[in-house]
Parts: sequence; structure tokens; C-alpha cells
Amino acid sequence: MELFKEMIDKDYEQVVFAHDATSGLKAIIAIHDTTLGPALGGCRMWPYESEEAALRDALRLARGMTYKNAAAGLNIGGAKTVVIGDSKKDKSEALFRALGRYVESLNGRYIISEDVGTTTDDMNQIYMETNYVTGSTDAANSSGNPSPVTARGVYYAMKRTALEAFGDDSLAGKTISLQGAGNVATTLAKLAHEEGAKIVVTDINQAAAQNIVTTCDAKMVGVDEIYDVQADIFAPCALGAILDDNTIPRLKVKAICGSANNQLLDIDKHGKMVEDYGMVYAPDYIANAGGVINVADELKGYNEDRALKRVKTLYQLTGEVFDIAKKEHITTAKAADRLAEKRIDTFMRTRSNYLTKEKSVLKH
Ligand SMILES: NC(=O)c1ccc[n+]([C@@H]2O[C@H](COP(=O)([O-])OP(=O)(O)OC[C@H]3O[C@@H](n4cnc5c(N)ncnc54)[C@H](O)[C@@H]3O)[C@@H](O)[C@H]2O)c1
Repeated sequence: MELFKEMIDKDYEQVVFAHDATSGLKAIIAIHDTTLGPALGGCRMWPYESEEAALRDALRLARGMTYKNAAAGLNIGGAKTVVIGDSKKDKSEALFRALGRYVESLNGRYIISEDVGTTTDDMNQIYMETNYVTGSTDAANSSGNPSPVTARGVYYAMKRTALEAFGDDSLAGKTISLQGAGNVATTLAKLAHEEGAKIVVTDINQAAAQNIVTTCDAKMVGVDEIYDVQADIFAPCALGAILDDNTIPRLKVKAICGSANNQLLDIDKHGKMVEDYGMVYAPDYIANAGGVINVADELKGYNEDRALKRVKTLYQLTGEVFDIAKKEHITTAKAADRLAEKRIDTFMRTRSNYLTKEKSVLKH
């Protein structure tokens, strides 16, 4: 990869390669954009097949965080860390403390948090070396596991999506086909079930799916069968890139709203295709922004009520995206990007005048 070409093309600010011989740390911190404030994004630990694959993932995910954070109205930018390694074998206190020291060296330009392959324990080790970490349970202002809050956000986005698709935001009597029965899906299923929705669930982990069958009176189907279920709303809460040429024509729903990141294999082609098949699509990074809204609240001194109140506004935000799509004759996926880009552009201009001291989300 020609790194500077990539950075110039998508306007990345900074890429840090971090190595520690003793712990075996090999990490990449990609900071995409800090126009709105310090960049916040999770730390993914994954046994990448090559260094280039790790770098590509870091860049892609960092940019995604810029869009998610901006669209959610947060005063934070976008970044991501990837640690090259197997989260089951390669973790150590030394590795995360070495990473924490690199985060500290960025002096608040970047705030790290959990992602796939990392846990609150890992964040606690990072916290020994830097305060620029969220989601650690040792810090005074910890917000804990974000998944239940992410699920709550998906639930509000889903209600607004139902209003768009059915003219009524109630989930009572609606059938939801749920792909995945993990952390987010479990809380989402519970909220929807409490409102009177029927759940059809699948997971490669049958025990996880069975748990939702038991707690929410759901029906279980096979992993591939989920796309053929006659339902009202499809909720992808497992993997990315699952909306493609093969799956979209099989869906028998009127709306799609779930927590998985990057659900559309190709944002332009498949964003259009879902609409051509008559489905309303809630853009993933709008629907799943509850988690980052929650951790970002830690920067102000975590207040659960305030964070949850903000998460509830994902209902209105989802509606705003639908309105932009209609007004500008673009897909809802593109409309979410427009919303994020407009916010960054507006504040780049509005905040361009000189101040001797600037107020920052990190200083209060
Ligand atoms: N946890 C959060 O706060 C959060 C925030 C934003 C986005 N997300 C995204 O939401 C999704 C779910 O997150 P989570 O925290 O619940 O993860 P999780 O790991 O707890 O759950 C994912 C579930 O998907 C299942 N799964 C994997 N492959 C599958 C397949 N082919 N078919 C069906 N099920 C399959 C897994 O067995 C697991 O039970 C992920 O894509 C994640 O990136 C999560």
C-alpha cells in the first residue's frame, strides 16, 4: 500500500505504528479527523493475515468512527487502534501497558476504548499508563459495558424506522428477524419482546440463540434461513457486509435496522438495492451509536441519566436521516454520510477564529 496516497485520498491526519519488543506489541493507531475534538475509537485485537490487512482495517475503521461520532452530534473525532495478535493467546499486562504509553504520548489527541477482541480488563491495564481511555472499570467515571446501551439505541432507531415503513412506530405485533444473539441482540430482543414484538432468532452459537428463545418466547431458525423469514423488520446484529446481491432479494421484510457495523457490502450499490426492493434501511452507524454516546459521556464525568437521554435522541436522528434522503433523493446510507460531513464542515468553519485558550471536551 502507498500509505501517504491512502492518507491523502481520505484525508487521514496521523498514523502511529507502535512496537514493544518485551511484550510483542504490534499496534497501529489511525487518527482520521479531529476537527470536532479529540479522536475516540476502540481497540481491536485480531490475528491479521498481514500487516497491510491490519493497516487497511485501522484506516477503514478510523474513518467510520469520524462519521459515526459526527453524525451522533458528539464533539469528538474519529480514530481506531488495531493490535496484531490473537486475543486468546497474546494478551498480557505488559502489552496493554505498552500500548497505554503510546496512547499517552498522543497527549489527548486520541482516546482509546474497547472493541472486538478487547475487554474492560484490558482497558484497566491501559488506564495504568494513561487517562485517555474510556470503558475501564477502574477509572472513577467508568460507564461499563456499552452493549446494553447500544441495544437501547438500536431499539429507538428501530421504532423510528418502523414509523417510516409502517406509519406507526409501535413494535407490538411486529415480527423481527434477528441475526445474532450476542450482547447487543440479547438486550434488543428483550426490549422488543416487552413491547409485544415476536422474535425469530439465529446464531452460530445455538446456546446463545436458545437463551433468547427462552427469555423472549422467540423462534429459532438456521443460520442461513434467517434471510428467508417472513417478518416485518430484519435486525442484523452479528456480522458486517451481510446485505449483498444474494441476501437482499431473499429478505421478506419492510425495514432493516440492527447494530452490526458496515452491513452493506457496497454502500452505493446495496444501499440502493435495499430501497429498490421496497425496504427502509436505518444506516448502521446511526442505529448503533448508543455505545459511543455512552462512553463519550465519560469525558464529562459519566452521568447515566444524561447518557441515556442522549441515546434516546437516536429516534429523532434516524428520522432526520430519512428526511435528508427524501429531500436530496439519495439513499439513507448516503444521507447519514451527508449529515456527518455537513457537521464537520460547519464546525471547521465556525470554529476557525483565533482563541488564546479553547474550551475542550477534555477540560471541564
Ligand atoms: N457492543 C456494542 O456496544 C456495539 C456497538 C456498535 C456496534 N456493534 C456491532 O454490533 C454487532 C454485535 O455486537 P455484540 O457486542 O453483540 O457482539 P457479540 O460478539 O456479543 O455477538 C455477536 C453474535 O453474533 C454471532 N454470530 C457470528 N457469526 C454469525 C453468523 N454468521 N450468523 C449468526 N450469528 C453469528 C456470534 O456467535 C455472537 O453470538 C457487531 O457487529 C458489533 O461490531 C456493537
